[in-house]
Amino acid sequence: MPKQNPNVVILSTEEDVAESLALYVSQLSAKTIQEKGSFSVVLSGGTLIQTLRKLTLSPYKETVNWSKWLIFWVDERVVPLDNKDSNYLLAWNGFLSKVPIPKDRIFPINYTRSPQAVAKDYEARLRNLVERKVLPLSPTGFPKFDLMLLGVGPDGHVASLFPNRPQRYDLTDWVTYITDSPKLPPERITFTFPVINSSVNTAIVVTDKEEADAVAIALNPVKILPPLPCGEVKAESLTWFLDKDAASKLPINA
Ligand SMILES: O=C1O[C@H](COP(=O)(O)O)[C@@H](O)[C@H](O)[C@H]1O
Repeated sequence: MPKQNPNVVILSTEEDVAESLALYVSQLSAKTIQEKGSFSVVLSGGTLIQTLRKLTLSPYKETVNWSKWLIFWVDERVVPLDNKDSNYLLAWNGFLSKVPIPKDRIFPINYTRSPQAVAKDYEARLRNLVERKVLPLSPTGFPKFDLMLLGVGPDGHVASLFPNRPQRYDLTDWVTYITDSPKLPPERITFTFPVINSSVNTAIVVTDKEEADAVAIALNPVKILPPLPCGEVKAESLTWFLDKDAASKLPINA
């Protein structure tokens, strides 16, 4: 059941956020693997990957049970996996190549030229994992991941769900596509909100002044309409990790 109020962790520097995030993820990994034997993690692109760097170092590199992790992407650019804009390539270079997660437990997109085909294929693969009981289903019929790691753009987007695009209102698909993303590259696939909001745990990680307005709007109990996508994220346990730049427009810091 999604909780109403998120936990908000505000730390001085990006370095402190990276430390705190590594501890949070490693503890969640240990707890989840003990309870259910695996740990499904959904990655974003962007600055998040750099902020995950401490997990690839001691003590986490040696102590985390990487063999039980499953890796997915909340959004991906429709480009070949070796293209500089690929979220997979970003994650591979900055994180996945440095820890021993088995290759067959990492689920990047199957690239084809058509964003619609890529989205359909990714959703079909998720459905197959649900059928094989690798991923559980939420009571509302969407796959339930153990941890979703999200970033936020200056316009308040999460995943590739943007303020002025209809994909953010899709309540039916698991994975959809966009061909006119306001942030380049224009062709992307993205999890929809029902999937994002079925997650057990979600961390929204923001470490930049550029996103301070979006953070303040999303965390303001007085809601503007329509809300920013980042303000629509829910989870059984939702935690915002902010450095002081990202938190600089919150009322408490004003
Ligand atoms: O385009 C994207 O942007 C968001 C935010 O990125 P950031 O660099 O501002 O952290 C990212 O979360 C998403 O995965 C990516 O495709």
